[in-house]
Amino acid sequence: MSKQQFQTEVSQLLHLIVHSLYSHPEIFLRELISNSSDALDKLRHLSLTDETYKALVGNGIDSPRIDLDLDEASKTLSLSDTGIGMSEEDLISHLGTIARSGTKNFLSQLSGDDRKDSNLIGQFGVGFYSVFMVADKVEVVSRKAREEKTYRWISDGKTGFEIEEVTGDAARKAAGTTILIHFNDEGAQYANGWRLQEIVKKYSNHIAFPIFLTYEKSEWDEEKKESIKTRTTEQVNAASAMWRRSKSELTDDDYKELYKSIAGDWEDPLFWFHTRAEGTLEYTTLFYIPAKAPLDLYQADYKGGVKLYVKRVFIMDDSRDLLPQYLRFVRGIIDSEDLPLNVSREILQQNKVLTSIKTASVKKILSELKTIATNDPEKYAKFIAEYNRPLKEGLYGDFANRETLLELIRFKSSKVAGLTSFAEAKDRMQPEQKALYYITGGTESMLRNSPLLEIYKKKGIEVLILDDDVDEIVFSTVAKYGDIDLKAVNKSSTSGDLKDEAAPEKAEELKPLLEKIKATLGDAVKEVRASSRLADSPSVIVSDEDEPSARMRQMMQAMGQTNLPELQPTLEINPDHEIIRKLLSDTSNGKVEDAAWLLFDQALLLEGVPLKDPATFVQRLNRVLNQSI
Ligand SMILES: Nc1ncnc2c1ncn2[C@@H]1O[C@H](COP(=O)(O)OP(=O)(O)OP(=O)(O)O)[C@@H](O)[C@H]1O
Repeated sequence: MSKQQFQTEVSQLLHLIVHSLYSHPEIFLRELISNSSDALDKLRHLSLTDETYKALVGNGIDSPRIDLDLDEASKTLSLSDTGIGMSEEDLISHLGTIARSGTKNFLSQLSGDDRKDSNLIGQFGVGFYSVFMVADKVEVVSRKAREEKTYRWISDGKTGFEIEEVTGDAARKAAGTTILIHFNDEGAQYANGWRLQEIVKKYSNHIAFPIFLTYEKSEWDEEKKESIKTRTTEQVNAASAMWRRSKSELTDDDYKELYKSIAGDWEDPLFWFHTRAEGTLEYTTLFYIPAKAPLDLYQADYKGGVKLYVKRVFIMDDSRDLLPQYLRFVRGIIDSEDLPLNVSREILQQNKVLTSIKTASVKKILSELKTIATNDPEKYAKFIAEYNRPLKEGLYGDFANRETLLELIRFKSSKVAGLTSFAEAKDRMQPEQKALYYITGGTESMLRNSPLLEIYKKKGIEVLILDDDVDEIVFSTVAKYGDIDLKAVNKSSTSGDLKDEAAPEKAEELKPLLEKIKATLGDAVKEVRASSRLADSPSVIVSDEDEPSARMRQMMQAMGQTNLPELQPTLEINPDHEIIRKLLSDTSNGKVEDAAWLLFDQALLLEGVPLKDPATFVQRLNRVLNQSI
């Protein structure tokens, strides 16, 4: 028998599960049943697509089921499935290490506060290890499909596990897994037939496979006037594909229960959309929006949660082909009547039936969201707090639904508190306002205080504050909302909208000073020109239409892009500012040089660009300060 230590992360997770989740220990059963259900799904699918698995039919594949066997006296419960099973390597890697980066990410977010952490862990789904809340010893006996050997994995859930081959009568006759749980004091309450039935019905009623429970059933014997115990095996769950029933037969609790069992979440979903399509294509979809965005939503290896079924048979659960990437937070089920059962992943990508289902599903999800936004703004706000950003990602991927997405996304604004929509901003437009304006490229407070907003504030024009790091990339590809132009205020061309009548004269007047400033700054700037967009600040930098903003460049650099050309912004000068008026009155004096650099450096600082030479900046500032005192 070989003894192995748990990976450090496993020990950490185990400790946490046992100490933070004590308020819901019963979920261990849901987790184990859902693992068995996944294992049955996997084997069933392989047996439909792969000849070598087909040969196994008769070994339990054709009658998939999950069996619970309770021994009240010894306080043990066994849970068996006829699923895909695990090899020796599988047992070591699946039940001894944590492979998913989502789990590691989750562990790194823990705060040490039990209450908060148990909320986090609830969103995450704890899986197999949750059994150690109720057990002081767990034995997993498993044989992988198409393999001969059976292995037993034993652990007390503390430091490590032991693994050995089992032979003779103890070896499994067919593929599958049996988990033998030795209940601890906390778990002793589950060594009870009624209690187990109650938990299965509560969490796993709609699992697609039948769950049987064998236990000592007590029945009242009228003749003997006593309760008689008989060992009985009964099916405990409904095992119906709930999503195939009509909406009118289902209660909210049915929907919530199915969600929790497929998504491994404790919290109720925010909302769900259940649709049955009949006609050229026949299919059912049931989509859920989780109350909280999954913690690993932005990780490259994030796995979506939509399962594909064909005629109630599970096919796969990687949503990359089922819904577009930006809707990866949606959980649920697509069940089609028209796809072949042995459809492979490669075929799916170009399958017309699936493409139509996918297109219709996206439209359905987005239109349902739009309805909620209109009818229940409070609920919609909860949705937006979690999913505004993925919707924005949709803007540059999903052109077909761009119009709807533009209605769904929300923004901060220079004019109203909270979040607002393009439609609302459009309603607030001033009569002379030529476009809808926004500012990107910084934190909320940087953007709100940007000199670029001064003139808009003065004119009472609203500017949307887009402070999400994806905003600049996303919105640079969106030119219009309906027939209204969308414009970034930090792009050089936008100031054309704000031209004041006196601008040409002012520019003319400023010319000698501008030339002097440009001569001083040299190649550090592309151009120096008079601004019509400043009110209180003397200077600002802007970038050309097709250039990334200063902040965007920083992000690109941080992401490892090294071949970016030097930043060469355009410096705009406020012709009406007192400092500029004073400089104008005497361009010959030596102050212009210091002033030129200070005007440029302060504009960079306000854009969040670090100065290349802070020491010279400070010397210059002190020199000017000294002269003014
Ligand atoms: N009954 C089983 N049959 C076959 N494989 C299993 C079984 N139970 C667990 N496994 C394997 O062990 C892995 C780890 O299970 P665990 O429950 O910890 O996480 P998970 O199911 O992958 O994710 P989560 O439960 O967090 O959604 C599974 O992915 C699966 O490969």
